[in-house]
Amino acid sequence: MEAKADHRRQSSCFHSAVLLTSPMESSILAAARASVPATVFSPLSTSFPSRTAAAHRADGARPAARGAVRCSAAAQGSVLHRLGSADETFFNSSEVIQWESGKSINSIAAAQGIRIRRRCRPRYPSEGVGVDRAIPRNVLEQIVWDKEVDLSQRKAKMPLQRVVESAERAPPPRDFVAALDAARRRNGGLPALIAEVKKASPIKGLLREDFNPVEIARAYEKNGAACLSILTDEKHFLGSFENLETVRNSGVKCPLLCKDFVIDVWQIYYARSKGADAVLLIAAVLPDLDIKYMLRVCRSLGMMALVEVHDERELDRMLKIDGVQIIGINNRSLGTFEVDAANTNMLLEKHGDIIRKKRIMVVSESGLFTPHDVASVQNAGVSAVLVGESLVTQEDPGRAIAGLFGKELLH
Ligand SMILES: O=P(O)(O)OC[C@@H](O)[C@@H](O)c1c[nH]c2ccccc12
Repeated sequence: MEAKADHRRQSSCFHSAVLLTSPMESSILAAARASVPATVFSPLSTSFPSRTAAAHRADGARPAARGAVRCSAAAQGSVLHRLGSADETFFNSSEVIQWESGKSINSIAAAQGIRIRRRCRPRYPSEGVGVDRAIPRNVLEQIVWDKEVDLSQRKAKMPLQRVVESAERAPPPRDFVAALDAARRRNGGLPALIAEVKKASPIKGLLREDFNPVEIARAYEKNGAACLSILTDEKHFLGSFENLETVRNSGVKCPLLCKDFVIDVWQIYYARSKGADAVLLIAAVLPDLDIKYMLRVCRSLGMMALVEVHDERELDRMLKIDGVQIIGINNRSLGTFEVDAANTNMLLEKHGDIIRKKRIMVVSESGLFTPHDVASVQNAGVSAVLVGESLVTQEDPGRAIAGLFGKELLH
């Protein structure tokens, strides 16, 4: 048993992240593995002193977790180590300890009120019974399950090490927040626009027949968008990383948000390598530990994270996490796809004070169609709006911006 476990630990650390069972585990291990110079990260160096209490505790615990902590301890001088000086605290946090104690990601997530599950694994029979294990409960869960499959295929083709190197070679990121601030100042305090390049959605289907991402992006920029959001999910939104890359190489200057369902740091490095300046992290999908770790990865790459919430519980969770700078309040539930444009106002009425105190920027996302919609979220205190459908479905998506705001935006 111990030998088998030891083998698994070594395999996961040195050869492949495929054996890892939880995305948290995989994120941490993978980043450690990707970031450690080969010389440091040789099998001979497994006897690093266990620096953290978590490592000591893990000595008698789940072997994969012990491997993870040792890998991370071994990552001194690596990207992982450069993620921040607080990694002692990070690896000692209660979530890491909980994770090390062998719980599945689904039970950890459920304890945080997250209803979206990862694919249930045979190793964790407690995750569900019968069809409930095999069938996604809603659209978002289906998307996440499909994403797991898609990601494992992408990773098999391009291991994390290569993606990290490619991200490091990418031109420097653009300042997402500065672009939003500047646009707001230019336009007398109107919320800045993050305009979405969106071809389709799971419920509405195709939004635009003649879809040319570069043309749309240029039209958005010319008509005053501060930043652009590029959907990269292929299966459900007909987006692609090629779209992101071609927009980035088209001369468009706006910072770009990679709009996808991130479940693994691989995607963040990949997005950076294709020219993204920011990524979306969805609180309904990611446990707190993933959010914290991914925020560090973003910071290490000079990227911004737009952390998306839909309800009060998610907002509460995200307000407790240090380093969250922009919160997106989605007016659409990704579970039912129902839109309630008053959602932003409702959450800001309850939590506006703490958000202002923490100087967090708020973006109202989805379902905004008219100047009245924009004025309403502006009054609630948002700094920006994220809009796709109401622009992309119009014949001239650029001109549609003036219609949405009730006036032309300065570029
Ligand atoms: O097209 P709309 O209703 O203007 O919405 C844009 C954007 O908010 C929406 O596409 C979105 C919000 N969060 C997401 C997460 C994944 C995919 C898409 C989204």
